[in-house]
Amino acid sequence: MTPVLHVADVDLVRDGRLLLNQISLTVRVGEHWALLGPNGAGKSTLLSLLGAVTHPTRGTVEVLGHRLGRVDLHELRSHLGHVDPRHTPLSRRLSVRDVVLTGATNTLEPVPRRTPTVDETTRADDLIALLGLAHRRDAPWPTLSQGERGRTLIARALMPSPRLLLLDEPATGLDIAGREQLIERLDLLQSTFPQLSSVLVTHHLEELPPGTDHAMLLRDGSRLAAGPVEDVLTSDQVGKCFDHPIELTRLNGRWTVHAART
Ligand SMILES: Nc1ncnc2c1ncn2[C@@H]1O[C@H](COP(=O)(O)OP(=O)(O)OP(=O)(O)O)[C@@H](O)[C@H]1O
Repeated sequence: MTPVLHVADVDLVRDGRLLLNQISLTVRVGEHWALLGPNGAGKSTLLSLLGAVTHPTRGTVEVLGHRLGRVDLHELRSHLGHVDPRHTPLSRRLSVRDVVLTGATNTLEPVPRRTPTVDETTRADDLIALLGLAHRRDAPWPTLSQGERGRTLIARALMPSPRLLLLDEPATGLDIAGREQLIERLDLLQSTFPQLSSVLVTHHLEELPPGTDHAMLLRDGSRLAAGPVEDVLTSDQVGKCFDHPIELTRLNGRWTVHAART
């Protein structure tokens, strides 16, 4: 089966700086990847390649079987769910449901004079319920908590039934309850849509859903390790990635990190 993502020997240069250095990665159907690394490691830059936002300088990137450079990026992006909780340029007082429905048209605002179909409305309501927001369905965007906004944007990203969900630090700024609700819903998504693959960017292993099965460690634009979590998320490798001795433990599927005692 064609991989969902296939990245081979990719370099990315911006303003004369090598931001990604010989990156290779293959994500297969149903896999859930964590992309980890310290500030400035290149995680968001790599995610912008995986999300068909930018082209590589060298090497090849295939997204859903389409090679970047040979395909209309805008069209390709309409088949991806890319969630960046920091970018929500939603100007009007849209409700949760309105925002989720904009995922059907891949627009930031509802398309004027276009009424959503019954199927779209039903799917929006199903996704809103799946993300635990049924009680907030008609709440206006400005009144939502950060966690509710993040989950609304995930529901929005799922409207076109994407095969790939890209999540850029989805738990940033959430309190413990917000983070745990997010993780619970991501877990539910993974079991509800077994064909869905995902890549989640974070600095914090505590934020990884238990269904995370693969990980890539990035540092200074280079790949330190990539593969099944059992092989990659070890105290030694994660410590090297963040340049600090740590102890990593996993309990009930969740990871905890603390500084290694000397
Ligand atoms: N357009 C650009 N031109 C030049 N440098 C850039 C550009 N975009 C990003 N960078 C630099 O590339 C490096 C990697 O940035 P990136 O945002 O991908 O890192 P990150 O791992 O996501 O970091 P963080 O965890 O802080 O979000 C940083 O040093 C950043 O300043």
